[in-house]
Amino acid sequence: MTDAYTAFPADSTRPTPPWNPAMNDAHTPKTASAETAPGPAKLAARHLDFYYDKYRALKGINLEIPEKQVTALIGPSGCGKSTLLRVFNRIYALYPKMRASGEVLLDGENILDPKYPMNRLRSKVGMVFQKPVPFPMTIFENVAYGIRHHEKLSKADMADRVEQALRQGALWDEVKDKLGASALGLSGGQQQRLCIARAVALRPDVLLLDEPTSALDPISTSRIEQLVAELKSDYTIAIVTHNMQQAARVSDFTAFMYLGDLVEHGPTSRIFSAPEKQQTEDYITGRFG
Ligand SMILES: Nc1ncnc2c1ncn2[C@@H]1O[C@H](COP(=O)(O)OP(=O)(O)OP(=O)(O)O)[C@@H](O)[C@H]1O
Repeated sequence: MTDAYTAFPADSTRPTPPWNPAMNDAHTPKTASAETAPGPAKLAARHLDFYYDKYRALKGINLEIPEKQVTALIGPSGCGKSTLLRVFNRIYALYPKMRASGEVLLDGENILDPKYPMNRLRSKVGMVFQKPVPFPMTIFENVAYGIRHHEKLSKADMADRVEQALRQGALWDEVKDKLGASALGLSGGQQQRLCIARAVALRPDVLLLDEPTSALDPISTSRIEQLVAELKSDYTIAIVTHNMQQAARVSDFTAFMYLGDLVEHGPTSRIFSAPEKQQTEDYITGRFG
């Protein structure tokens, strides 16, 4: 089996990319293996176009997001990564003059169809944004709030669900003695883990993470990356990141986008060691973007 990161000999003229994990041996490089063979697609975009008024921000995207794997969306600023993520949970429907055409299939059902119930979509697809935005409420209420919208639970069951979600968000040990304190008093990294706990509390199938660590320090970033690796046994995850090292560390599949097009998509090990398209190679080797 070829190690994805040693596929090129040391004396190769290939430039040393900034994401090369050899520069950071704390992280084990992923290898192309059965582990990264695409499973069934949980989520799939088919001929997906998206418009901000007259501006076409996504151009005929076809992409399969395999179940219980991590897919990273990478590409230079403005290429449409966040737009694609937002289409995956139809957030745009809240805004006038934004429209999508084509299909986004979740378990084979088109979520862009206005008949697909928004409530169902919200409970199946959770989203975490770049900047953690806890509600100005207690830590407990931040997690319980969303659950109450979808389910009627007894006090004891709610307490269990909140604990479970905080454990999944890798935050329980730090907050179990102050569940009644304001969430706004948590550190940035803790707030982001709270937002992840809040998303998983609804037991979604899919988690969408939009640059979840870009506002965090390296220790909190590493904690979140570890958490992503843990969560993928239960959730299908799509993560937007500007950080090549992060994409290489956390994802099984990587999709490279450029100016609204999906240029290339495949196992992360291959995309980072032997991209098929010149544009992908130029981006991951830091020649642009
Ligand atoms: N609300 C909006 N109204 C109009 N155009 C928008 C809006 N949001 C994004 N765009 C445009 O759509 C394109 C894609 O933007 P998007 O935010 O998806 O890119 P991105 O790849 O996530 O960028 P970044 O990495 O900088 O976050 C850009 O040209 C952007 O200017």
